[in-house]
Amino acid sequence: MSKEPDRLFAQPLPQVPDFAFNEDVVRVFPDMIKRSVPGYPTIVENLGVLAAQFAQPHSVLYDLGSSLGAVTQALRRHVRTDGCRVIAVDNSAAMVERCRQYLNGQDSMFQELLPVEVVEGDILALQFQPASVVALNFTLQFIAPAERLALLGRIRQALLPGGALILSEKLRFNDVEEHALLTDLHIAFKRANGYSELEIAQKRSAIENVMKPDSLEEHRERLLAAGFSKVVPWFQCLNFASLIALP
Ligand SMILES: Nc1ncnc2c1ncn2[C@@H]1O[C@H](C[S@+](CC[C@H]([NH3+])C(=O)[O-])CC(=O)[O-])[C@@H](O)[C@H]1O
Ligand SMILES: O=C(O)C(=O)Cc1ccccc1
Repeated sequence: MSKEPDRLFAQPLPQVPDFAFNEDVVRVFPDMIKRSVPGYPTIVENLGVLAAQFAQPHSVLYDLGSSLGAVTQALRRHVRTDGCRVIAVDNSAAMVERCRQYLNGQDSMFQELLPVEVVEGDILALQFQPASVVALNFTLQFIAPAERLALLGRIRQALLPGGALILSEKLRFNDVEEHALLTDLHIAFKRANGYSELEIAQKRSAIENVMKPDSLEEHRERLLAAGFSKVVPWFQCLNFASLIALP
């Protein structure tokens, strides 16, 4: 993994461009996501543990919005179910290229890993194969709000009995005080991880037009509307959470 530190927003920018998953972000992404998302390493590793409980023989495990393949690697470390294969999908060419390199590295270090295919494409245009595990790890928040329900409906239709969707997201909160408190604590988390006030402010304006978090209640209602039968939060750290949705 690249160890390059994230300094993308360290210098004052005359105008902060909208955040994009380009080559600059790819170079610093492992550092950026670990220092920005409280609980990220715990979520990724345990996503593998959870997936092993839901994986069905001879089915597909999807990693949607795979970035550098951290979830795919966790799936391959934990899932031992017969005949499973992983399909990782991302629409950033820069992410996909580096993801393939990292997965080749994992292949050369371990034997008997699940086969994996990395697809460069839009998850909104994907023809889903029957799947037992679908991971949306901090990806739905980057999908246009109007497209979210239909995407979840297509995922629900592809899910096999016994399978699960695992959905991790940044949350917003309907209660104004709760929202303010957890936002402040998230900023304190970033500060404690070495980000300056300028970096925090510029990153915030870079993501505000492209990343639209929902509340836990909105997630739950939309998942039920998409046909899921049960929604179980399994992790929350500050304003970041992960849910299990059962078909
Ligand atoms: N329509 C789309 N189709 C495909 N990919 C998309 C789309 N929109 C955004 N992406 C991709 O979704 C990823 C979101 S990052 C996921 C982290 C990863 N899951 C991780 O566990 O490390 C989240 C974050 O950076 O906060 C990026 O790689 C985008 O290119
Ligand atoms: O940095 C933030 O404030 C976030 O909400 C998380 C994040 C992490 C990586 C890319 C974009 C957003």
